[in-house]
Amino acid sequence: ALEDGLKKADADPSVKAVMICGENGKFSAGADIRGFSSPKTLGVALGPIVSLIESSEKPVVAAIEGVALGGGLEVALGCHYRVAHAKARMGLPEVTIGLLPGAEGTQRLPRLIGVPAALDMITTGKHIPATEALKLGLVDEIVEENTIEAAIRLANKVIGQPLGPRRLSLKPVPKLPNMEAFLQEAQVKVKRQARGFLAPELCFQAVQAATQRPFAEGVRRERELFQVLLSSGQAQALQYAFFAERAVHRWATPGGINLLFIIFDSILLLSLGLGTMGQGIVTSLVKANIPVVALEQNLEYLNKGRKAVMVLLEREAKKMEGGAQKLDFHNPARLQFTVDFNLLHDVDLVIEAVFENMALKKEIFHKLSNICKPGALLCTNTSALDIDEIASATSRPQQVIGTHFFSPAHVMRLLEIIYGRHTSPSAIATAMQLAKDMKKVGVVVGNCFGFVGNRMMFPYVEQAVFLLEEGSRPEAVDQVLEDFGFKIGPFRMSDLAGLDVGWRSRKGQGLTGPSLPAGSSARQRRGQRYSPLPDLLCERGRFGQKTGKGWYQYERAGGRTATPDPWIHGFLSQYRDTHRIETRYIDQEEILERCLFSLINEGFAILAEGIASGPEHLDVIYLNGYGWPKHRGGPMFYASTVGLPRVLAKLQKYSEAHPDVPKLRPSAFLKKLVAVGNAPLKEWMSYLSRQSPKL
Ligand SMILES: CC/C=C\C/C=C/C(=O)SCCNC(=O)CCNC(=O)[C@H](O)C(C)(C)COP(=O)(O)OP(=O)(O)OC[C@H]1O[C@@H](n2cnc3c(N)ncnc32)[C@H](O)[C@@H]1OP(=O)(O)O
Repeated sequence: ALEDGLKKADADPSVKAVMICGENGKFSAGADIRGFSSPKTLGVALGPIVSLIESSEKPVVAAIEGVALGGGLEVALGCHYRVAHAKARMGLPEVTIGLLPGAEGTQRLPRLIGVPAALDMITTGKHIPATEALKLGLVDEIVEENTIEAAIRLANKVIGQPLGPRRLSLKPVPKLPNMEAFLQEAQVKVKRQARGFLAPELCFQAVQAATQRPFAEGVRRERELFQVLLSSGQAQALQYAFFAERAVHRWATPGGINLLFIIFDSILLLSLGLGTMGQGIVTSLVKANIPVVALEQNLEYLNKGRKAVMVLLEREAKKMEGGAQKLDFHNPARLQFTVDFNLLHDVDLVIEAVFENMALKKEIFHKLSNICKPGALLCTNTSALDIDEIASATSRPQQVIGTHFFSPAHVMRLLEIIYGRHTSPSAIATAMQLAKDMKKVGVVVGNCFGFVGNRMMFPYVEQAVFLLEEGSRPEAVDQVLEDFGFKIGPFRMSDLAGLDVGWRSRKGQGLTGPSLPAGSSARQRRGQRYSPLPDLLCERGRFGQKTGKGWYQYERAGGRTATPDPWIHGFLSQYRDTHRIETRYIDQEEILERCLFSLINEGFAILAEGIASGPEHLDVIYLNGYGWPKHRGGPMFYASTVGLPRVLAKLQKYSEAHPDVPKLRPSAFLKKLVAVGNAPLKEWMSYLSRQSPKL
């Protein structure tokens, strides 16, 4: 239609200029992402249409409202002038779906705004506000009111002016005094951050081509690189992730009825507990412009918490400088700190964020139930505790819900929303709306120990530790998983989070510590294999980064640079001698498969139990909360690319070798999916007799 319209306008002598706009206040979100996997639309090339716009003999002005993203922005780059609404956003986010701007954008953008800014936009995919676009020279004008009228005004003004200087393909790429050195440094940075993710590196190469070749040759290179990405498999994984994230917003009650989210403009929100999690939660709420009251049990803790929150908010405010939104946190109507429980009377929603202790949480919920107004929603920030048990301490279990934030809570996007046996649909809807307002990805899951994320993490970490018992080293295991694409492997992660966290939980479960029955075997618990290694480290005060020693050694307590520790190597070999374990060489394949396939196996068990309503939910949780590499699409998507028969065969093999490890025993659901012929991921749930029984 665009091509036809342009040809018509060019042929009509009464047309003096052309204005291109979008419908309903939005310029364009770019190509239909589903089209990249559809053979019907694959042949459609946008680049020649952008060239056609640029070569028009009549001035073409883009009127950008809402968003101009991907192919949408590339269309605007073909126009001779660009007028944007002040609230518009622009970007080339193709890299985030595993591609590069394939409609000549990698060649035009550097010619317009220079290589450093173009490279930044293209390799990160970030959206920039109109104000920044104006500063960069990406748009010619921004307006507060009618963008289309402003664009028509500009079009009328430029009729008859020469178009040559406005055609980006004819412009040289602005020179830098040190282009070679700049590009070399930029490439190293892109590679370091990409960790196996192809698109940023190929985006870089396309921009580099713009600096080295004439426009037409640069375009040819862009097309070649685009094709490589399109067939890489990584693009499919990222596009799956794009739609999976949107799919988890749609959830249903047992009757299958979708609910509208309750919209609240202004709620008073109370965060209880100002430890690390509480501080991050308060910061997120303030960023979301939600009035918040932060409560602590005494003045000492309150003042400590207030100081930490203020530091975080100052930092966030700095990041937001120059943007449209300002952080309003010095206003007591927006943020208050108190030790006065009476303020609980008026709050609409409470997020309790005290440490993980069932007795303490129950005591607090009993108090909340007595003090809070009848409609108030009571949320508990927990990573594993039973929501039903916490709700049982209240007289309103329908209004009790789990909100599992991830640390640091003002940074991490994931929010696991856990409903209990009595949680009402409107409580779920409100929690989902809260996640959206906080710009987080809310995923509704059922109530079980560890919920979804941590429950799948337990077997992964368990395997990592078993591998140490059998002969591996922390740095070897971490390396394999970091090469796979995780930001940090399980041992670096455990040192970062603090080994004492798991130790406390295991003591609570009676797996170690004083409540462990006398005479328990060192490496067996309740008839299953158990590794006491993490407990032994904790007993020696090795809690990870905070104590300067854990699975690695650090430059000092609180240091962040992990170095392999000869003490750990000696300790491990002594441990193997004590327990008569023969040290063996463990290859990368076994490390990867045992860690990942045990995690995936738990995912199938979770689906079969109805704890999550689809594999997309598990994948979104892992992509947004556990550092799973985005270009691998999440654990369940990854399993589908490996092939379920292979996952099953490997689990069977490892399970036979380790019969005392139940988490390696293939789940019945995985076996079923293989038996029915390796069903594609989107059909998995149809093979369960009871679909999403709990949602
Ligand atoms: C042949 C041409 C060759 C190459 C050149 C072109 C390449 C490209 O253009 S690639 C696409 C680049 N564009 C994007 O990556 C934009 C992706 N979309 C977004 O970032 C956001 O959706 C948004 C900022 C545009 C809007 O955000 P928000 O208001 O929060 O709404 P949702 O994200 O929930 O989206 C609403 C609805 O629209 C669907 N959708 C959005 N963008 C696309 C798209 N580009 N293709 C297909 N569908 C899209 C989204 O899935 C939601 O629908 P569902 O809820 O049904 O999933």
